[in-house]
Parts: sequence; C-alpha cells; structure tokens
Amino acid sequence: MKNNAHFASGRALDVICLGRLAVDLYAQQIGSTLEDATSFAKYLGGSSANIAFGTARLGLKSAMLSKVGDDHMGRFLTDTLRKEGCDVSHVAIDPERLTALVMLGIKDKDTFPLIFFRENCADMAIEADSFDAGFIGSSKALLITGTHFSSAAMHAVSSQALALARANNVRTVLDIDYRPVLWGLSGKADGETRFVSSDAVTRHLQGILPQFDLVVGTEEEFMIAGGGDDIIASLKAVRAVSGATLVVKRGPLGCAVIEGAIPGKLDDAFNYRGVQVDVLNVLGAGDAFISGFLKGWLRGEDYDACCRYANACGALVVSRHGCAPAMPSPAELDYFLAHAARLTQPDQDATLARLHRTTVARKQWDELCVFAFDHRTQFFELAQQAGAPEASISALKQLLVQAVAQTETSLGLAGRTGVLIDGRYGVDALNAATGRGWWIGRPVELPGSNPLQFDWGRSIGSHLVSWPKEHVIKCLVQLHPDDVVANRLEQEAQIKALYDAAQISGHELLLEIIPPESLPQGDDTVLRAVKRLYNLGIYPEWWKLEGLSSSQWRAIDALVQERDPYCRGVVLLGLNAPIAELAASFEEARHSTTCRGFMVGRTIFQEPSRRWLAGEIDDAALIAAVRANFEQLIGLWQRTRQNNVQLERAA
Ligand SMILES: Nc1ncnc2c1ncn2[C@@H]1O[C@H](COP(=O)(O)OP(=O)(O)OP(=O)(O)O)[C@@H](O)[C@H]1O
Ligand SMILES: O=C(O)C[C@@H](O)[C@H](O)C(=O)CO
Repeated sequence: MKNNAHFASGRALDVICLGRLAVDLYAQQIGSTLEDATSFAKYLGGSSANIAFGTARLGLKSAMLSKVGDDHMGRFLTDTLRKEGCDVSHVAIDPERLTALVMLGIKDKDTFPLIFFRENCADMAIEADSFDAGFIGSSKALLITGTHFSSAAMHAVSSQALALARANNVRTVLDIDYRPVLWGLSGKADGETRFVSSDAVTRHLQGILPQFDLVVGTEEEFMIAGGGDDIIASLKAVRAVSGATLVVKRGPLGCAVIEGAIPGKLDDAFNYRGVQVDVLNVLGAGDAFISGFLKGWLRGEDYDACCRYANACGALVVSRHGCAPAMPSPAELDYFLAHAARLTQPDQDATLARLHRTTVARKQWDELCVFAFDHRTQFFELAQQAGAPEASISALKQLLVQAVAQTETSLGLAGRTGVLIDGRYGVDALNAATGRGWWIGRPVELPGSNPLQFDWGRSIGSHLVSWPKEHVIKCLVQLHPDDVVANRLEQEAQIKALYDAAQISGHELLLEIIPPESLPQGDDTVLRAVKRLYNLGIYPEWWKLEGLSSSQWRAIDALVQERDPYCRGVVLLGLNAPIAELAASFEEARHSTTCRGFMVGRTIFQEPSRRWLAGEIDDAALIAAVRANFEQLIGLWQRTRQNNVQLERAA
C-alpha cells in the first residue's frame, strides 16, 4: 500500500518527540512480584523518550523535546539519548523539579506491575518558551504521546508545538499511549491497567485528533479515542474528526493501516501480518513498534515496509528485558527480518544477541595508550624486596592514577587514555580512575594460573554484577593450541564461561593470550589460539597480544576481519620489555588495521615503584618518573602511526 505522506525536504531532523522522559527501574527478577523484587536495572524510559531513542538507533535523526531535573537521573537520561545520536538541545533542566521515575516488574507474560513516580515531575513542566518555530520547523515530523495532553499546562504547550508544526509543513504524529493512571482514573500505584473507559478522556482526545496526520494506537487506545462500543464504531468516531492515517496495533497479529473510510471489519483494512514470538515483557513494545513504523514512513517507503519494520521491532522488544535498551539497530532488524520465521525466541539467538551488543551505539576507541598496573604478584614481590608493607601498594597504585591523569592533560590524550588496574590492591585506584572517560580494564585471572582460574573461584558471573559498566573484563590466559588436551579443554571451558558471563553482565571482554614458554612456539601459535577461540563462538571485544612480525599482523588482521568485523581491536602487551624492544614491535604493527595501541606495565612502573617502595624517592618523583616512561612510549607509538599516515599519503 502506497504511503502518500508528504514531507518537507531539507530538514535537519526527521522527528522531534515531545513528552515523557523518565528513568525506568526494571526489576531484574523475572516472575517476581514488585513487592518481592530485590534489584533493579536502570534504563532510559518514558514513552516519547523511548521513541526518540528507538528512532535514533534505527538511523533516523531524532530530537527530544522535554525536561529533566537537575539531578543524576536527568544527566543519565540526557547522556543516554546523546550517545544514541539523538539531538538533546531541547532537553531543558528544571531546577525546581526532579526527573520522573517508573518502577516496573515482570510477574508473568500477562502481568507487568508498574508504578509511576511522576508527581510534579520535570517532564510535565515543559515551558512554552523552550522551543520556537525555528526548532519545530527544522524537522519533518513532530510526535506527541497522548498523555501529554492530560494536564492543562502540558495540553497548552503540546497544542502550541502542534500549531507551529502545522504552520511549518511538519507532519504530526500521535501515539495515543493511553495510561489511565496518568489521567487519574486508576489507583495511584496501578500503572498496569491499560483501559478504563472515560467520556472525559474521549472528549479530550477528540479535541486534539484533528491536529494529527498519523495516529497510532492499540485497539483499546482507539476505543478510548473514539469512545464507541467496539473497535469499528470507535474508528468511525475517530474518522469523523480526523483525516489522519490510522495505524491499529494488533499484537502478534500485526497491524492495520487505514486511510480514508473505515471498513466494516478490521480484517478488511490493509493488514500486515506480524511474526509471533514468545513474550517476556510487553512494556515498551508499542514504542518500538512506532519507532520501526517511522523508520519507513519518514523515508517515504510504502506501508508494507513501514509495517514490516514496526512488527519486527515490536516483536524484538517483547522478547527482551527493558524498553529502550531492547530496541534494535538496523543490522539486527535486517537479520531478524531475514530469519523471522525460525526466530520465535529472538532473545535466545546468539547471532542476534551479538549484533545487539556490537551494532548499537558504542563509545569509539580509535587509539588506546594504556598504562597497565593490574599486576598483583609483581607488586607484592616489589614491596617485599623493598621491605615495604603490603598496604603501601594501594597508595602506590593511587599515585599511578595521578600520573596517568597528568599525562592525559599534558598530552591532550582524552579519549585515548587507558589503565589496567586490579581489584585486589587497586580498589581505591580503580575508584579514582572510574568516571573520567578512560578505558579501564580489570583482571579476573588468578595470577599465574594454568589451567586458568578466576581470582574469586568459578562463579565469575556473580562477581561481575557488582562491577561498574565501564570496566572491561581483562583475562590473561596462557593458551597454546598444542597444549595437552585436558589442559586445553579446561582452559577453553573457563574462557567460554567468562564470555557467557560477560554477555549477561554487559561488560566488554579483553582476552590476553600468552602461549606458555614451556611449549614450542611457531610463527602461527598465537594466530591458531585466536582462531580456536573464534571456532568456539568466543568473540571478545579486545585481544591483547605480544609483539608480532608484520606478516603475523597481516594474518591476524585477516582473521579478525573475517571472523569478527565488530571486534574493537588488538592491543600490544609489554612483558617487561625494554623501550627499544617495544619501539620495534610498534614498528612491526604499523600497517596493522586491527592494532589500536599498547598496554604496557612493568616497562613503565617497575623501576620508579621499586625506588618509591624503598623510600628512595617521594610521591612527586615517582609520578614524574612514571610519566616520563609512559609519555616516551606514547610518543614512540604516535610517531610510528604518524609516519605511517604520512607514508600512506605520499603513496
Ligand atoms: N507475541 C508477540 N509476538 C510478536 N510481536 C508482538 C507480540 N506481542 C506484541 N507484539 C508487538 O508489539 C507491538 C506493541 O504491543 P502492544 O499492543 O502491547 O503495544 P502497547 O500497549 O502500545 O505497548 P507499550 O505501551 O507497553 O509500549 C505489537 O503491535 C506487536 O508488533
Ligand atoms: O511510558 C512510560 O512512561 C513508561 C515507560 O517509562 C516504560 O518505558 C514503558 O512502559 C514504555 O511503554
């Protein structure tokens, strides 16, 4: 069916979403009452915000028009939208009010308890002067969710935005989004009830319907908008006041699109069948649905395509935990559409899960200069040799963080700075490093273990739940493809367990492969170890490898490119090599397309630390010496890469 909507050309934005912008606190226990829930995941939420986020993730240029409090949650929401590529220039900050909160649970596949904490919240205080014709007119479309007409003040502001849209050739979209509790029609804690008939709400919606070009809702939502006794009577009542394109969401059945006259039966309208999947959680599926629909609609694609995207996005989100984070990227959507017939449990499909992890917006790390001081045994030995107490290692590691901070500032290294710090001696150092935008790796291997053991026993997953999300799991493993079979299998099982735990916890993984010296080393030993892990379905974001020759780098580049184009890269390890040796290994890696930088430790910290622990130098001298070593390496790395760029330009 042809999409007849006309959009202004040359607009900077595809869609502006006006409305709720809140934090979702989602119970992590599935099948639990909200009373019994013990932990909550924090996500971006609010229907309009979910759509701004979902459309941005799908590649549209979206903007959010709303308000947050001057609080931690508001900053989290704005950051989350920004990182997804959504324009947040019109997310205002309200010093008087707090950001809204929602608590949600998944009791069973039909019961989703939900409490809105929205009294006098920031997003219900959007101000009329916070936007103008210039902003609204910079978009092809304006979307508003029905609830934003539930208070007199927000009704006025939403109507003003609508008027500016209509005056500036901006298409207008209404997601009816009926939440009886937000119209004061159900008990305060009853956010779950989706339908309460109300003449007052129907009258209200009838008043605004004429302003919209596209209206989307479930059958129940069209019932409240039309006020009839059944869906057809209600659609006719909507049609009496609105010429909009109407899209009726029919759950797993798909959806209907109606232009012009309302048919006698919904089945007689243009229908696009959905794909049925097992439901985990319906919350947010409607927001995903409309995000998918808009991806097609705003690009002038026909209604078959709009509905195909919409149904698929809805299906993917009902199978996952959370609303916004469950939204698919274009790569996931393509994959799901190509395999939908067999994907009745999309959340169980490993390829889809990997695409969801790797193809959504991620912080870019084009180059990494990492100072590694996650060593435990070596620092313990250094302290022993110097006669210093074990407790001094913690203080030493905090000084090393200061050195990195100073280097970052003096070299303008923001976005390229990293550290590797352990949680045994380095907890205070880790805390000091976290939140600065650094790349932070944290080891999980028991030092020296072969077969690999984790520092806290087998249950690695239960340990990761307490880690900040920005920490990258670093695991050193003495892996050799020709190791005795029993040892190799045990190590591989441990790495697989770690990889699986990382998929659940959401942390990135760095695997450091050092083949043990006791076994013969061939030219392709490391390559075969990496290949073997790919064969086992293990795709770490990062590899940390020893210096390779340029031909070995070519082989690694080709392997990574073939097996995991989403891999973030390879970094070079140091192994206490002298600076001249590291410089030579940088040189060998100069043409590598996967090598992103280095992670070096002892070459930088060993000698200054020994002297500091022995009381020979003070804090300032330690920092200065460590900085000198680190900065020398950074200089060498950057010079190699710059020469490379110059040579490539010259060629
Ligand atoms: N079992 C299912 N299988 C496949 N897709 C489904 C299933 N259930 C729902 N969906 C998809 O999710 C979309 C939205 O579902 P729903 O009717 O619950 O919307 P909603 O009430 O607006 O959701 P919300 O307001 O919680 O975001 C449906 O139109 C459909 O695309
Ligand atoms: O839209 C809301 O305010 C509730 C949301 O926070 C939540 O993401 C949801 O249920 C979306 O449908």
